[in-house]
Amino acid sequence: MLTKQTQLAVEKGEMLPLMEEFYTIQGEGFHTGTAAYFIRIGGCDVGCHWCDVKESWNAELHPPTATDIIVANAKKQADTVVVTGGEPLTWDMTLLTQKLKDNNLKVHIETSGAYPVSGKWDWFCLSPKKNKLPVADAYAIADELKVIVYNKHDFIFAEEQAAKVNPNAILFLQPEWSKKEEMTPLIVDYVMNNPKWRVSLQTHKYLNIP
Ligand SMILES: C[S@@+](CC[C@H](N)C(=O)[O-])C[C@H]1O[C@@H](n2cnc3c(N)ncnc32)[C@H](O)[C@@H]1O
Ligand SMILES: Nc1nc2[nH]cc(C(=O)O)c2c(=O)[nH]1
Ligand code: SF4
Ligand SMILES: [Mg+2]
Repeated sequence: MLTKQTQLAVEKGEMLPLMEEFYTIQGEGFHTGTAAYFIRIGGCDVGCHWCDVKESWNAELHPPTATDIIVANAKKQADTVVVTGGEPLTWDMTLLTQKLKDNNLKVHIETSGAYPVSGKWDWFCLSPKKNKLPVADAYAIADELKVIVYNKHDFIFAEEQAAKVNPNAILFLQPEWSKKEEMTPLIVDYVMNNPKWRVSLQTHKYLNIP
């Protein structure tokens, strides 16, 4: 059980349930191949059955950590930070993003967009999920739309989401990891027939890096 004081600090975003932080190469989407410091915040109740970080879901397993400490670690390492989870927008991201920016870091997010948008983002990667659709603000500010393809119906879902996102968002289809042998060829065909889309692969998994 958290003390009342810690609970309050988490509510204000002064502390966040930190699962892990690591310096690596962004493996997915528009910034693939570029160095970035990842901050993985615990807590998610979107419930994707194929989620590759289910250990992140229960926030209580991840220690509330002062945003000041998270920022101090990040600035030693990199000039770009990717905030992910879990679902980072479960929490108030205002303070974390403000402090990262005060330290001249570029701040990116990986999000399902299922919860209200907080924080200021230099790059907003929206990866919508069928079981909890994004809020309107998330569609409006997305720089990139990254739809995970687990089965053929996901191409229809992808087009529905593309119709809702702002017209400047860059569109990606990414194979769900366990279905990649089956889905990647379909994605390749789809992108050649519908060139407004691009292919995104989880390249960090091929590189055996975090
Ligand atoms: C683990 S999620 C965390 C951030 C946020 N909850 C979200 O879903 O966007 C990070 C990224 O990995 C993607 N992802 C999760 N599991 C995956 C899987 N099995 N195969 C491919 N992409 C996956 C998500 O769609 C998201 O773009
Ligand atoms: N290298 C690397 N790139 C990533 N891009 C998005 C990730 C995520 O889990 O949010 C991720 C990740 O876990 N590792
Ligand atoms: S929203 Fe993201 S973290 Fe949550 S279950 Fe889905 S893929 Fe996993
Ligand atoms: Mg990942």
